[in-house]
Formats: sequence, structure tokens, C-alpha cells
Amino acid sequence: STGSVSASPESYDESYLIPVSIGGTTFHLDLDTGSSDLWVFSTQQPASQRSGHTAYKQTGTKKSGYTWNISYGDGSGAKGDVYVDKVVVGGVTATSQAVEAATSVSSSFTSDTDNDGLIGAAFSSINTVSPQQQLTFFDNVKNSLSQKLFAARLRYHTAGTYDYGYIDSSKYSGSIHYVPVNTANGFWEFTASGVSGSSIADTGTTLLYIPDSNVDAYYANVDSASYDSSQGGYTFDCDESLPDWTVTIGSGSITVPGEYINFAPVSGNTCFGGIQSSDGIGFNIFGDIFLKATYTVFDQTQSSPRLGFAQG
Ligand SMILES: Cc1nn(C)c(C)c1CC(=O)Nc1ccccn1
Repeated sequence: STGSVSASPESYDESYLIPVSIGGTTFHLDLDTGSSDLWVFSTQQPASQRSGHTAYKQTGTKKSGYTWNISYGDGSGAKGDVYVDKVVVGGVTATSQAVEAATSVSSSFTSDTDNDGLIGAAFSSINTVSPQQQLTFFDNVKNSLSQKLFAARLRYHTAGTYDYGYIDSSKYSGSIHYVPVNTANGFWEFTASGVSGSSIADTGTTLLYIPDSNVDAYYANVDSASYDSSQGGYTFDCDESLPDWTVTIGSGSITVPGEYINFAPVSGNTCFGGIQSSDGIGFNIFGDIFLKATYTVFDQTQSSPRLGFAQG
């Protein structure tokens, strides 16, 4: 089988949401290649915590005694209990998917009323369900796909797609360049030339986080840029045109247009940069600012997983 689903950006491309059918109800979830839990808002939460969200009404079978608790690097988090239900994404069906229903979520999730939860697409080795880890949607369906892969085509300020089971050559230019993936930490982890340390391809993270030295070198070419500790990153005049950022990954190179690196206004005519420091995180994060310039293939067709990057 194959499938494709639209990925619609929230304002400023803060995240990209896909429609997911769970037990016959449609939820709008953030497909996150940086985590491995499929969790949704649920009627088990206080009404005030889930106001404005589509909430799961336990249509599936409860897995008694199973719980989950996830914390994300930005300090957000959620927890709850576990059901098994039918999940459909872009026409691809997992008949018995672990659906993690929230009993509590942190404030940033409650306040983002477009987002009804996350569908993780990293490796199942970092799923947080206890006492038995559960499989991601992709792990559950990959054997039924024509090819064991999915591909992300996120776009700047407009809807993109996630393709399942096939590569759509109309969505990129040039060729796809593949690099090996280190799965030891459960992420789609790879090495990028000229960017020190390990990097992860993470659709669930908004910005592009790279080492200080690369960040400083980039903003040295932006006259109005400075590091603003009150905002927690580099800011600049919203009207200043920004340089492109190019990186070599394997035998290919990807260019992020400067326009994509103006993330959003933070106050008046001051804008927050899409490139920020990964120092303190432990790895670099190639989030949406980068991914929206690419067609990225999350590929398990070989004996070892690999990532493919092409210019979008
Ligand atoms: C790891 C990390 N450190 N820091 C500062 C950031 C922003 C991250 C990435 C992160 O938190 N991503 C995320 C957040 C919520 C849901 C899904 N993904």
C-alpha cells in the first residue's frame, strides 16, 4: 500500500499538523520524527485543560495498567493511559495501534488549540509506554507499505505532505542523497559536514539548532542581528534580507533560502531567527526551518535505516 497526507502549517510554520483518524474520529496531530509516542487529548483531562481540542473518548480497548509519560526538550510534556484502536493516516491503516490518551498535558499544548496531540515517527526504542513499550504507527504499517519508507515535504507558509510507501519525484529537484542513520539514541541521527556533532532530522521541532560557531558565523552577515538573552536567541530587524544557509550532507548539498530563516516577529519590528544554538541540547536539530527546504526520506528499506535528502 501507499498513502499521502497533507501537512498544514500553524502560524509562522511553528508546527505542521496532519489529519489522523482514530476510532473514526479525526484528530489534527503533529507528526514528530523526534519522538515515538502517539498521544492525543482525551476526555480524561479536566475540561479546562482540553477546551478547544478534539478529545479521545476511549473508543478502543483499554490496555489495563499501561501508562505513558513524555517530556520534550523544550520543557513541555504529557502523560496518561493507553488504548488500542484503529488509526488511519493518508489512507494507510494500522488496525491495532497503541493510542496514548492524555490525563494531563503541559500548558503549551493546552494553549495550542489547533494541535490535538503528536504522532511520533522516531524509533520505537524510545516509546515511553510502561510496562511494555509500544510500536510507532510507521513500525506497525511498514511491512504493508510498497516500500518501507515515508517522506516529508514540508513547505514555507503553505501546506506540504508526508508520503508513505513511495517517493514522489515531482516534489524535489536533482537527486536524493542518502546518509547512514545511527539509531542508538532512537532518533533519525546523522552527520552533516561542517556542522560538528551529531544531528537529528526532527519534523516536530520548529527551528534549526546548530553549534554556536556556525550560528555566530551565520548572523555575522546580518547587520542588525544580535544575541538577545531576554528572547533566548538571535534577533534582527524584520526588514533585513537574510543570507541563504547551505549545508553538505553526504554527497549532496541543501540550501535553505534566507527568507525561511526569518521565523517570526517577537516584538515591534524585531524578528526571531530560525537558526539558533544547539549548545546545551547535546545534538543538533534539523527542524522545520531546514526540512521545509527539502524532500526528506526516512528510509527503512535497507538492512540499516538511512536518511535521504533532496532539494525541495
Ligand atoms: C531537544 C530540544 N531542546 N530544545 C531547547 C528544544 C527546542 C528541543 C526540541 C524539542 O523540544 N522538540 C519538541 C518539543 C515538543 C514536541 C516535540 N518536539
